[in-house]
Amino acid sequence: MYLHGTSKRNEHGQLSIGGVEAVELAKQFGTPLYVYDEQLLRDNCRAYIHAFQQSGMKFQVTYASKAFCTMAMCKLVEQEGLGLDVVSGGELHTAVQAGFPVERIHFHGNNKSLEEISYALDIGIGTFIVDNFYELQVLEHLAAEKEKSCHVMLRITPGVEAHTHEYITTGQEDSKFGFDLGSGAVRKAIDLALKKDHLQLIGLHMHIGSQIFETTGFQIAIERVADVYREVLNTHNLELPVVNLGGGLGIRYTSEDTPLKIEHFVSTLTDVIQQEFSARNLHYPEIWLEPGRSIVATAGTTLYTVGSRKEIPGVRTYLAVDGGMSDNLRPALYQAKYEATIANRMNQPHDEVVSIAGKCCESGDMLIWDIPLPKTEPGDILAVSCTGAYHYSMANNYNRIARPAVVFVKDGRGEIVVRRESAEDIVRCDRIPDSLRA
Ligand SMILES: Cc1ncc(COP(=O)(O)O)c(C=O)c1O
Ligand SMILES: N[C@@H](CCCC[NH3+])C(=O)O
Repeated sequence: MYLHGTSKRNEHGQLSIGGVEAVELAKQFGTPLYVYDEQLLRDNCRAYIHAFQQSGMKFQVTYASKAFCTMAMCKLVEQEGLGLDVVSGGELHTAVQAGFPVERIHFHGNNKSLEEISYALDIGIGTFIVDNFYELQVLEHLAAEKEKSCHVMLRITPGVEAHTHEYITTGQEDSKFGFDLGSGAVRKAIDLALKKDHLQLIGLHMHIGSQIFETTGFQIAIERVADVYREVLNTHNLELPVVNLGGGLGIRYTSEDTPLKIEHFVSTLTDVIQQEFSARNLHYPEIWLEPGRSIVATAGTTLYTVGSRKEIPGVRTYLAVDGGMSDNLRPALYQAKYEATIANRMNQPHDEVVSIAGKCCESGDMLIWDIPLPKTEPGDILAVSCTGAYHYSMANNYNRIARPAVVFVKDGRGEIVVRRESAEDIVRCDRIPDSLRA
């Protein structure tokens, strides 16, 4: 298993993260357990900030909280000086509860409810990323009613398909998100937005996909966006001050993945912006970026306890762990691949090929197929790396399995940031109706 950040194999052949042995974390907090390397979270935030500072361009890095949204993460992001992107009232509430400065929060979503929009206006949220004509109308109406004004960006689909899994591409025109460029919806939305008294249009937003390994898609999308900025200047005598390029930078889950370094990714984007905007005699806009996965994915490791084993001679050996698709949906959703190790046997030869099964009642509940591991026994601790993005945030209670705890580790110490759900939590919202009590 490739070791990211502070993860290492120590002198006892044990996996340690943030200076704490994984088996100790498992003992102290139980399994399954989401472990986050706090230093690596911070280093990833800093890499983005540093890369932009090097470019000399105006920028805002906004962490896409959908990747991993907890109060602790919001706090850390605030401390590192990033903004925060939220897509629901729940993420917004988490940020507000963590004391995140509202003016640095950007509100996304293709179907924000009236209550969500109202709440966001009341607290004075930084920017609304408006997704469709209905939202444009509702937002203007509610802002007028409240006698407030707000910054808006329009989310556009620039017609660029990122090279990634088809279910997580969002930049192509046949998408539920945003105003599409090809049909003229973008121009129409800009004209409309500029007529709204309570909305201040500051720019366009795009997001062409996730887990992207190259910048060609961004290059093409930026060219198209720059054309629109030029048109807006021609027709409205207005230079939109900001461009939001979304998130999408990929990470290394396994040796098959070839991610770009954050520094390289940012410097390529800033170069392309400079080139395309100056070619059209436009001032450089402020660049906003919304990384999610590339900030949190490699900082997360999930620890499981190994339980039952099923050997099918000549076919395969299944090794079952105490979690599964309830804490990691990505293999079932995207056929995502992972690396893993036995945290308490790292020095032993990895000479047995096994497949890691979850405990959910679903044949597709497989975490990893055919991975070489040391010979295991029940009670061993399996560590799966790169589980920091879209794992906790997509965790669920299938089979009424309680969601795992989340700990941050740093300098030899682990601390709970989300406690493990209890059996009580599982039935918390249940009620036996009066009609069944008779
Ligand atoms: C609008 C938007 N911004 C940012 C992100 C974060 O993307 P990633 O986690 O790939 O950086 C997403 C998710 O794909 C998104 O939909
Ligand atoms: N949830 C996806 C990414 C979705 C990106 C959100 N727009 C994943 O795990 O890879």
